[in-house]
Amino acid sequence: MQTIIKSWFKYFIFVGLFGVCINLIYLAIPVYMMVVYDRVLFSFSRATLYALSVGVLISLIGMGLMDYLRMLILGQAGNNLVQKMMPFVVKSMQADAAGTTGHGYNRGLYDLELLKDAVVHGHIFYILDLPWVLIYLGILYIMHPLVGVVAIAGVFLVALFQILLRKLAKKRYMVADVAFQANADFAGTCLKHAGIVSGMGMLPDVMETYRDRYQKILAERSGADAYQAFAGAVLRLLHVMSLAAVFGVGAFVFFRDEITVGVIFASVIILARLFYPFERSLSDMKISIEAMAAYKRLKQFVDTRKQKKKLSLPEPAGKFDAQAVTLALNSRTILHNISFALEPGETLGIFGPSSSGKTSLCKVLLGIWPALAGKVRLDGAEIAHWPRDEFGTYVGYLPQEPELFPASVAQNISRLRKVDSEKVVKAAQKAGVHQMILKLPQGYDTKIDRTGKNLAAGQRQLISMARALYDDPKFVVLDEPHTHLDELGLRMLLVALNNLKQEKITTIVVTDRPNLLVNMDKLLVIKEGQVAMYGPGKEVLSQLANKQQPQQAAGAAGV
Ligand SMILES: Nc1ncnc2c1ncn2[C@@H]1O[C@H](COP(=O)(O)OP(=O)(O)OP(=O)(O)O)[C@@H](O)[C@H]1O
Repeated sequence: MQTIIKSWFKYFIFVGLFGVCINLIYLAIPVYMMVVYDRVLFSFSRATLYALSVGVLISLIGMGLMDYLRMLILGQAGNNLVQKMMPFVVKSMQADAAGTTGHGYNRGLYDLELLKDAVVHGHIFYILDLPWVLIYLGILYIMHPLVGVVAIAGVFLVALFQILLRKLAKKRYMVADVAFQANADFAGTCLKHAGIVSGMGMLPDVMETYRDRYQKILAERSGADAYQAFAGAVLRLLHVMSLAAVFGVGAFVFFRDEITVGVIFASVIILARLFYPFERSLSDMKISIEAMAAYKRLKQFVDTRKQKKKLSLPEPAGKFDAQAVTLALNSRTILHNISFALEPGETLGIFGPSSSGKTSLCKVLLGIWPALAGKVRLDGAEIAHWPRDEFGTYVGYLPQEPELFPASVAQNISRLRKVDSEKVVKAAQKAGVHQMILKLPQGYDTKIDRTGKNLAAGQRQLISMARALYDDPKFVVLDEPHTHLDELGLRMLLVALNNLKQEKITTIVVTDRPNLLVNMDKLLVIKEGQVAMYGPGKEVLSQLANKQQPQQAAGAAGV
């Protein structure tokens, strides 16, 4: 993150230089005041007055132009920031969501937008104007020490109040922000489960929860707004008081013949500019606090290190093995020493009681979750050594909950890559779902809506199956592919599994369906994260049958 900010420093320098020019040009106004009120008025030279006025007008137009250019540069800086950061943000959010210990950081893109807006609209660039406060104070002091002291006192009090109140407001804005995010997540979950909410009449309670939480957010925000309003009132009061004091002190030293009228007017003009960064910082208080918090979150969660490109490996044949795989989640060991080996084209059926670790094992086998110990290899190469994207193209995965993306059926099957019709149809045929897709309202062009609910769960599962088989993967993992299927769906699944076998694609299927398990080359039974049985399919099934017979006999005898 810091490296990106550093590479972005050139914009900072340009904006700073424009700031210097703008502030220097601004000094033309006090100079104009001094010359007009101390000289021109007494010389009665209209020509000089016109010339000076035109000169100062041109300078001010130049200043406006520079301000405009400064905003254009800021716009470019913001776009550049987004372009550079976006891939890292998306990658980190995905990694966080897929990982075992996700932080639930789902607002990366929103944070990036916040930061960009703060840059583009110059919200944080008043900081660059702050050094000018010291320069202006110095100029005022040179004009007359007493005027300088009045200005220093005014600025000191304004700065003190602002720092203090900003600190208090920040605390409350941050509490409100965290609560707002939690509430937005809650609302999102309620929308996702809208059927449960309306089906069981939970809406009033959902509303109540939402309203309660929102009241607390509003209380925090109102508190922060009150601090901001108070800081604003103090600023305006001190600003006016400083102006009046400069006029008063100016008149006092004028009597002592130590200052001219022109210098008094010039001092007042400079004093007005002196308060500008404080006014900006106050009006931008909320957005700058939020942008700073967004920056901190991005720094914490987004990994901007360039990954060393891994060496490409030859296309695998599909030999797959797991050796003493152990997995821990939240310091709890979920899988213990799981081992098996598959030759290219072999099929493995995994089954076991609920929560025994089958889905977790699938995730480790696919490299989604890293194993605590042990090795998982595809064609002899550890999966961690494969370039991730390349590995993905050789792999097919049907997760337990088959989620589709809001895109067409064809785009979903082609894994959101550019649609290759031939490959899409081939994958659908392999999965045995081509005919089912043709019967959809727009066939392969049918759009999946945001929730994916315009298709039945079984249809989603079958389309996910076609996605897993897209582009001839060498190794396929199917996690409970039968869950949402009816009799017809199950027949399609059997066709798909048969096709995989014919094409010698190494396949792992998590299932408890005997008609699916019976054709597997090997079977692995997991209990409490450990291998309970493993071996050729027929052997494991007959061992199981032998074990169950005495139990059934005992059961029948009422033992
Ligand atoms: N992200 C996670 N963080 C912490 N623990 C988890 C996580 N995912 C799963 N677990 C735990 O790991 C254990 C195994 O879960 P897993 O989903 O792998 O079992 P399973 O055999 O696939 O279950 P089922 O057949 O019900 O789908 C469970 O105790 C579960 O609570």
